[in-house]
Amino acid sequence: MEKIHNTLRDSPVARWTALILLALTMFFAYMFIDVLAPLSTQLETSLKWSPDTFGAVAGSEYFLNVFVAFLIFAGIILDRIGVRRSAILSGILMVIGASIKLYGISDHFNAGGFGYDFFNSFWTGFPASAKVACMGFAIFGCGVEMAGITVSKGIVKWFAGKELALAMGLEMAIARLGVFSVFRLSPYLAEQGGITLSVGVGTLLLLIGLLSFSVYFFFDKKLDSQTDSLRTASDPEEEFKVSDLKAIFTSKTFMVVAGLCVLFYSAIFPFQKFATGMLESRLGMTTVEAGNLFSYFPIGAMILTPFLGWFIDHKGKAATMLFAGSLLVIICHLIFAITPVENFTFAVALGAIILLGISFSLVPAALWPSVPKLVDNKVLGSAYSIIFWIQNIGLMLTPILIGWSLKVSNPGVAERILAGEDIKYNYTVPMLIFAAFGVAALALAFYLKVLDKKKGYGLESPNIRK
Ligand SMILES: NCCCC[C@H](NC(=O)[C@@H](N)CCCCN)C(=O)O
Repeated sequence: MEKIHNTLRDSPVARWTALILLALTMFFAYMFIDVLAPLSTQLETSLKWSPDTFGAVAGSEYFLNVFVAFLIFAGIILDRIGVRRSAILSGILMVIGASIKLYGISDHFNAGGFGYDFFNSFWTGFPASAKVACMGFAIFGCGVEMAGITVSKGIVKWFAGKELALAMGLEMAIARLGVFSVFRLSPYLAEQGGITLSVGVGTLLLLIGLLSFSVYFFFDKKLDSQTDSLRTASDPEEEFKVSDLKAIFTSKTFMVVAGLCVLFYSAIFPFQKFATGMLESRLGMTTVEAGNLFSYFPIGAMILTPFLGWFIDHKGKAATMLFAGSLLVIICHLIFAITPVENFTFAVALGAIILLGISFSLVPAALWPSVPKLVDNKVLGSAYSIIFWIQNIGLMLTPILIGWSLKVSNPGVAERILAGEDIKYNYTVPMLIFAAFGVAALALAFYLKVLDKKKGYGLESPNIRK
């Protein structure tokens, strides 16, 4: 009887293969997100992208997701059409967006190719190449975030009641490896064949990612047909209705998790953009030295996240980990903000970066596998999409807030740097703002623990029940 009831998800080989297929695409997707990040200097000289232009292109990733609320639609689409179709759709969006971005920065376009005259005819302070790159990156952003929620729902589909947190931790570790790899590969490729080669290779890898999602399609289809045949007439699959979303928006616990997510991630991803500058300023390092020091951060998170995932699967304690992770992010940012100059040594900075790496493992490892404990499976895609949407708003606005605070807390410094003076920004105020995000996240993590105890969501319980 046991055997008859087995489905593909009961086979470790099949479910881990499904995970690798999903994670491989996210590996390439995270590479593409940061493919231009290490090339700001080349972009300034070859395409005349000022730091403002560079920042605008980087931020355009979130534009359609936030303002057109594409992410919310993506969640509804995912819950309606299912994981495999949503995966293909998101993969296609990523490839289309990346190809447009590639065209925008290509020599062909910038030498007056198709559309150049049009894009060069308005808002001339912003290069035509950057306008097209923004358009492409915004479409890619829709694809990558839709892929993110699809992969999360896919992992729950294959691993619920099994190694769920370990699988999510591994998927995130593989994605972080993508970020690390592109920071090494992209400058090398740009040196060999220019920026177009870097972005071209990134686009090609996304095509391989789409292929990987296509292979996953057949695994998912097989699993669904097995699950359907096991389902009895008295136990039909629940249909998703848009009105079901009301239950998500009115769930206090869900909103606490979404708030914790936006606050925590706003203290991490935007900080990554300012960390090199802050370390240069505080330790008097060169950009390369500061970049090398900070590169320990994603590596640490990459190694630790799967282990913490394994711990949650077997021992639980996810809510406690969210609390501990939020506490560490405060300590780390306060070290950067208020350690006196004479005490802020290389070792202190390295220690703080390691703490941040631990924090960036604790929270993601605990947060994403906890969502299925709070909402019904039929609205899981929408639940992830609402969290991502709220998070994207924070990720878009925080760099603007931090950039502004850096400017107003350092009056006249930008002008003096432009005039050739060798002076540095003081990062105290921006770092205190990052720490404040951590304090608010900690308060929500504490409240979540209280709610979990009161309502019994099982956030502290292991995922695998013996
Ligand atoms: N299966 C886990 C999915 C979430 C991983 C999480 N990613 C995000 O939250 C994205 N919405 C934002 C990525 C922004 C990249 N610049 C993560 O921890 O990476």
